[in-house]
Amino acid sequence: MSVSSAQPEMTQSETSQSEITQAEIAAEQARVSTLYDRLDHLRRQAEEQLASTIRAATSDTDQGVRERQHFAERLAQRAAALTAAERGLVIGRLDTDTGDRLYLGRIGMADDDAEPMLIDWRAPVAAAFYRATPAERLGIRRRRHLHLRQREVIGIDDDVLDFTAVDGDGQLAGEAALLNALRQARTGRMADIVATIQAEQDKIIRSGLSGILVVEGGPGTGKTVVALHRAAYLLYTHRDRLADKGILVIGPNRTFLRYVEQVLPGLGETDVVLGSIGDLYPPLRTAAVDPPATAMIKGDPRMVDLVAAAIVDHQRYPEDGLTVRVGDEEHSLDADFCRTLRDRARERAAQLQLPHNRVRPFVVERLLDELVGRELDRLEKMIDEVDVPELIEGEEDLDLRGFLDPKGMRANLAQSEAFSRAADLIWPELTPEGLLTELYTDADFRNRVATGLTPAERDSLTRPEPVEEPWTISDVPLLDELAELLGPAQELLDREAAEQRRAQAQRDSESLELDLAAAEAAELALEYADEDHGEILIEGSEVLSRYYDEGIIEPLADRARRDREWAYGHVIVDEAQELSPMAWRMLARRCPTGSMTAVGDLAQAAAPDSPQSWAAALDPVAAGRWRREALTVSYRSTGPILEYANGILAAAGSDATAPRAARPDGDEPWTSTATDLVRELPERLAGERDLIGEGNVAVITTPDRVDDCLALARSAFPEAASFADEDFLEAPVAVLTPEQSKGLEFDSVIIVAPDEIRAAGPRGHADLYVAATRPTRRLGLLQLP
Ligand SMILES: Nc1ncnc2c1ncn2[C@@H]1O[C@H](COP(=O)(O)OP(=O)(O)OP(=O)(O)O)[C@@H](O)[C@H]1O
Repeated sequence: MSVSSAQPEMTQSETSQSEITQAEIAAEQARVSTLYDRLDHLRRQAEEQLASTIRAATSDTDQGVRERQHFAERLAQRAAALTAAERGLVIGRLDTDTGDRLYLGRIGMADDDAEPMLIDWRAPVAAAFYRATPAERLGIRRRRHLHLRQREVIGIDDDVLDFTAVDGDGQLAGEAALLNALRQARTGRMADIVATIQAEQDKIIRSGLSGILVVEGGPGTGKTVVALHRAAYLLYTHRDRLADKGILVIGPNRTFLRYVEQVLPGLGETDVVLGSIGDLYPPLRTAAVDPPATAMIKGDPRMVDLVAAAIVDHQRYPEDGLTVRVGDEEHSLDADFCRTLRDRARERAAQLQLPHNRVRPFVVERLLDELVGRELDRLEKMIDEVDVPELIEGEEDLDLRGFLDPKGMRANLAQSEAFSRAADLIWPELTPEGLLTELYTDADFRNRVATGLTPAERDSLTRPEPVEEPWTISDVPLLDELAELLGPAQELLDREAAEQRRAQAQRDSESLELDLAAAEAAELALEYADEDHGEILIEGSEVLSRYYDEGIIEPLADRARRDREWAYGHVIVDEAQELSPMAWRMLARRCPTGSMTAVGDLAQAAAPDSPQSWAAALDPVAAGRWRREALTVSYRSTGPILEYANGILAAAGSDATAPRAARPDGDEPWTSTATDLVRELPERLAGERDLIGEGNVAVITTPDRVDDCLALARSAFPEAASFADEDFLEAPVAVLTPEQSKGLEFDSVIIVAPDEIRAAGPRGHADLYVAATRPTRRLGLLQLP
């Protein structure tokens, strides 16, 4: 049974509102005010502690400085989390059978005697807030949602759970609060759902850390938002295991990542890197895509053998042997010698599991041994033949061997370009970029190494020259695979070592300046903290950036982002149905513990080679280590919209069905045939904007029609934006393709040329299904004659 206080925009429940008195709101206000006072106190304390830690970080040992920086970073995060908790600090209250009243919030707080005042939503006891139903009360008599506007209590929703006659089947927890949240106009940014998490979602959020958890569910079931809350939960519950490693969240593109980027900082969590597959080979960041047929081959598991073969192909030997000048003399090494050396190097690589470039020093040393040895033999022989007394009068005892300098000879030879070229003929230093370029541009090389591909498949790898942006998203897993097999090139290692020496020297000379900057930043932060007090709501991440901008603390996320080999504690993959087998392999390398959450919907998959099942996607990288959970209720779209979407699946003969709607009622989708799109689209857009009021409208159409539709939309709404525009997410009218609309949502959607979307390729119906499930309130189909 649900009871609501008098909020004009909320559903009126069947029970009389008068039961909730103003006195009760006043009592909650008193409690909430006390909790905000405590928040202010703790925040001030954290900022002061942080400021003094930073101030103290002078003239210490390296180890001491590092430890203090680490401590300062933790304190900065705590300050950020306390700041982020300002908005909607208290979520609600649980009244238990034993008479306790537990207040739940975005953050846990205790009083000076360590007595809990507010329980973090992620704490084990808070689970009952999300899971208790009248049928399964979990010791809870009443669940109360508190609605706050800034620090003021403006409403209360009560779920009375000990009302035994209520049937709990399909019960939505905190229904009034939930429906209120779902009816809100969209802002273009995903909001957190801490106050209204549903039981099936809570189970997923709190699922254990190990293995891969696959969360499947139809559009709008909360897969993305649940995955993000799971990240916050895991960082809270397994802080010891995740704190120094962080969590990687992979999304389909940058716009999507911008759409969700505020959720975790808003929950007080900053040790998270958001990126897409194109960002995982730093410093490269690419959003370029290949034609589908090429992307398919580049993502194919056969590429594993192909890239390995590309390396082996370079481990050659010159069939005529090789000749190298040492000093004044040329020495020849025959083919047998070269082949044996190459074979021994391969054996060494296999035995010691060394990447290719790490074996080059072995080859170089053996070549030097041989060449210097031969030259010494030659010189010694010459010395034996020379009659010294005859040569230099009075130096009868002189031994010319003493003038030989094998070390110097070796060093000179090692540095000579001719020697490097000779070593390259047997074991060249290779880079991932060089090797892939060769593969895409040299047909002979490709034919030698791509024996597992058909001629047409090989051709699809050809890259036209010259190229503006050489690397695509599908190249990134290949570059990464090659980087693993090759290891860093010596040149790169030397550069890195030099860089480190330079950085250390700079640190030493600048430490005084940094200390001064630190002290200033600390003072500044305290001043800000005073100003922010309650009134100005700032993001938690801003608190951190004050320190980061000064270079005093480097956030974990920044360190992780620029390190290709960073080992994350957990990886979350959104739109997981779109990942290629090669991309899965790369992600598995990023997460040695194998702890991942993959969320997706096979029915929404766009690629023709998308996996038929989760087993097909995951068994190759994690056989026996993945489990599955499902979400069944759509919180985005209304019943009539989902019914239309179901029709799309049924017409395509798909087994999948759209999820059940949390809001069964709503406007019926409209259909119209536009004989004059130039007139009709702007008119329809204006009509939708009037109907929805605050929110946003999207036009979704085929890639070919996007430009025309954008021009038409702009004729009525100059602020209309395309997917590439910076302000796309904030725009009141957006124009995009089904592919680009993945993961996003809008209050109203007009699909232009739905039949063309459906007819475009074997997965056209999936694109239409994605487009039709973007709206929260209204859907229109504008057919073209
Ligand atoms: N428990 C909840 N309370 C309030 N809002 C919710 C809840 N669960 C989901 N939502 C909202 O429903 C919408 C859809 O969620 P989300 O984008 O995570 O779904 P999805 O399953 O990832 O969808 P898609 O497959 O289409 O990308 C979001 O606006 C989200 O905030």
